[in-house]
Amino acid sequence: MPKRQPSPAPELLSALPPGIVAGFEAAIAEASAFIGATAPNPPVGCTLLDAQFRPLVSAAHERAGQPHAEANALTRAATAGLTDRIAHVVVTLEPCNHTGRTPPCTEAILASPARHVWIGARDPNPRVAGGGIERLRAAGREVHVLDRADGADAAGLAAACTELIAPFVHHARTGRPLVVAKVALDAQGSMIPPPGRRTFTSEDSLRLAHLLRRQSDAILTGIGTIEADAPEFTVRHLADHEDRRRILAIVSRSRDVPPAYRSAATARGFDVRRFTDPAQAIDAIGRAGALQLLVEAGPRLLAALREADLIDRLLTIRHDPDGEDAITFDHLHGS
Ligand SMILES: NC(=O)C1=CN([C@@H]2O[C@H](COP(=O)(O)OP(=O)(O)OC[C@H]3O[C@@H](n4cnc5c(N)ncnc54)[C@H](OP(=O)(O)O)[C@@H]3O)[C@@H](O)[C@H]2O)C=CC1
Ligand SMILES: Nc1c(N[C@@H]2O[C@H](COP(=O)(O)O)[C@@H](O)[C@H]2O)[nH]c(=O)[nH]c1=O
Ligand SMILES: [Zn+2]
Repeated sequence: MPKRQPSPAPELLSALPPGIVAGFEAAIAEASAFIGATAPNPPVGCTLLDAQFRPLVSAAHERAGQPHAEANALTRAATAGLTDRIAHVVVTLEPCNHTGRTPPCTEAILASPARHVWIGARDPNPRVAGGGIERLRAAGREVHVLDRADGADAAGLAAACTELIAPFVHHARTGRPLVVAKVALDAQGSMIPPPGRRTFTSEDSLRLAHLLRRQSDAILTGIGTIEADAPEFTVRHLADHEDRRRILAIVSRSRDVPPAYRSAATARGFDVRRFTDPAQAIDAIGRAGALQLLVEAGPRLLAALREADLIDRLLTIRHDPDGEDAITFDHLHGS
């Protein structure tokens, strides 16, 4: 009997090439910069590598109607004279195989010298669902969809790529935006700021809150918060996307939005809408194509939303005047 060779550990057998891991990390970083800018499309990133797994270019999908990440990366490579060196396409989402606002990315990839396509997450869009992968395989390209079986790196990257499209997947399934509520609590557990203030959390916490605003397509609040604070709801503690307009939905059964507040908020880039029912507000925001809705409401509307089970994710910031604020992020629904 031939002597059995010792078999390597399974994770070594299937581990991703380090260049592919780095390619995914760059693609995820590119896509992350455009979270909140692409609705109703998801954010997507793409890296092109040469045959030795060296990075050539990375790019993202920046806005609906503009080129997809793969097309942007291929154009960037062409501009830099790198097209002939392309061997691997690394992309956070399955390439599209249909003509939507832009031509199919599968055809753009097939027109390039790439032989290998590495995909972070499958597209749940019924017009794509598996079609992009099939088209590329049918044309003889080697397509690799990240899988837990590829080892710990791949599992982490797949999770990050899936998280990038979480609001898009939620919207595709329900027609509603992913509802993320942010709650700031002081050391006594109260949401009410001290007199003369609108916020009380730390600079780091405010940056996180403004990052959530940047990543959201709409904000939902109650008339009580408008009357108490006249909040700006702008992204100021970090840079916002260029020329970004968002829906500002204000819920009240009894009061109109004060005209001066409405016109100032419109001038700040908001499409101000009043609703008498929070569930109807969420549905209307979904119909407008918003993928993520940030709730920045006071205790009364927040309680109503929780009671009606309308919150998907809850960010709680507990202010600590003597140290770092404590942050928790709970997924109340889904993954
Ligand atoms: N710490 C934090 O994270 C935050 C704190 N705040 C603070 O909260 C305070 C304001 O609190 P609050 O008055 O509770 O503000 P809200 O933003 O919760 O607004 C309350 C109003 O929302 C409307 N509303 C609530 N539930 C419903 C429902 N089910 N259907 C329709 N309308 C509804 C009601 O208007 P109507 O009566 O007309 O129906 C209600 O009076 C401010 O001091 C502000 O600074 C605000 C946001 C975040
Ligand atoms: N108090 C509180 C928050 N509250 C929310 O922020 C609004 C003020 O936003 P702006 O006018 O843009 O500065 C306020 O009306 C309420 O909606 N947010 C936080 O991150 N931390 C805080 O301590
Ligand atoms: Zn595409």
